[in-house]
Amino acid sequence: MGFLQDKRVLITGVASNRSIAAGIATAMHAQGAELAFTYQNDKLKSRVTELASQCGSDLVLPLDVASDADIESLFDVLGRTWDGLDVIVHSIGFAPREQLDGDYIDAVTREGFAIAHDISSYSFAALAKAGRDMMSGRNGALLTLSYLGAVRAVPHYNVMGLAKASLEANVRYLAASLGPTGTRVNAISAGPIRTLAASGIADFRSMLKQAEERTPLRRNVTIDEVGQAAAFLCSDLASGITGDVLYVDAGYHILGLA
Ligand SMILES: NC(=O)c1ccc[n+]([C@@H]2O[C@H](COP(=O)([O-])OP(=O)(O)OC[C@H]3O[C@@H](n4cnc5c(N)ncnc54)[C@H](O)[C@@H]3O)[C@@H](O)[C@H]2O)c1
Ligand SMILES: Cc1c(CN(C)C(=O)CCc2cnc3c(c2)CCC(=O)N3)oc2ccccc12
Repeated sequence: MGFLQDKRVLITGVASNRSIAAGIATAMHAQGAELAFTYQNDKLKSRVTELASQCGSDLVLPLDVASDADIESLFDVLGRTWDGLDVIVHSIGFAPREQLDGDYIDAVTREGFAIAHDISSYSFAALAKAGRDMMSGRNGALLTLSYLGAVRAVPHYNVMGLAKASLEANVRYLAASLGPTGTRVNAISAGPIRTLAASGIADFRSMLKQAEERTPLRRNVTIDEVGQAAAFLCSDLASGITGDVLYVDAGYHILGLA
């Protein structure tokens, strides 16, 4: 008997077996959760289907959060398969690539700002809205992934930091709005991890190395450590926690002196 036994979980954001969402799915499956997965596009479908089968699931559905039609049809199909939903994991973040290079003021544009906030923050509220009826009264949980760049000016993270600040405010407002129906809403702020979203980021390797040398634990975190914390936050073990941002970053965020 796991501490997520028979909980029904929707996992978004798997793009590879190195995705943070893959670590979360694995950890939740190990605690007895029943999982459904979404994939952003056909290119990713086979990888997500592969991970889903490793997690005992054949519920793999398309979802591009830029499309309200996709969000609506996702929950139509899910509602025909499951009579209720306990957890939604939002592990989605995107800004146009050119936003994440160079100096913030040079990189930021109206369009880049809008896309980053739409895909990285609004989409969390959109999934909460669409899933609200299936989740109502089940003491469920919503979880999203943030980064220190939401509250510190991290070089080159640029407008993604503003979108993560919006996402963390989204966590608080959704927690206040959904709390009366028994649904909790939290975020994990993860330390840097080498995933697809991280690849192609200029000098990401040196950032990982610098973190490794400075964090209190003198190492970086893994998708499995984020997964374990996510499984806890979405379980009844965390029944008293909502509207919160839990740092899973080997302690990096507590340090001063840049
Ligand atoms: N890797 C890190 O260092 C790190 C640290 C802290 C937080 N995060 C956050 O963790 C989350 C997951 O990222 P990751 O590091 O696992 O990388 P990843 O590339 O494995 O996952 C990002 C996911 O976002 C999905 N996505 C992007 N645009 C989408 C859209 N329009 N519709 C649906 N899905 C879309 C991609 O398909 C992919 O599955 C993101 O929110 C990211 O900001 C990452
Ligand atoms: C850490 C860290 C990350 C990882 N992280 C926390 C992230 O949230 C990455 C988010 C991300 C959002 N949009 C895009 C990409 C990544 C790359 C591909 C693309 O086209 N768009 O990204 C950084 C960028 C600059 C500085 C640090 C970091």
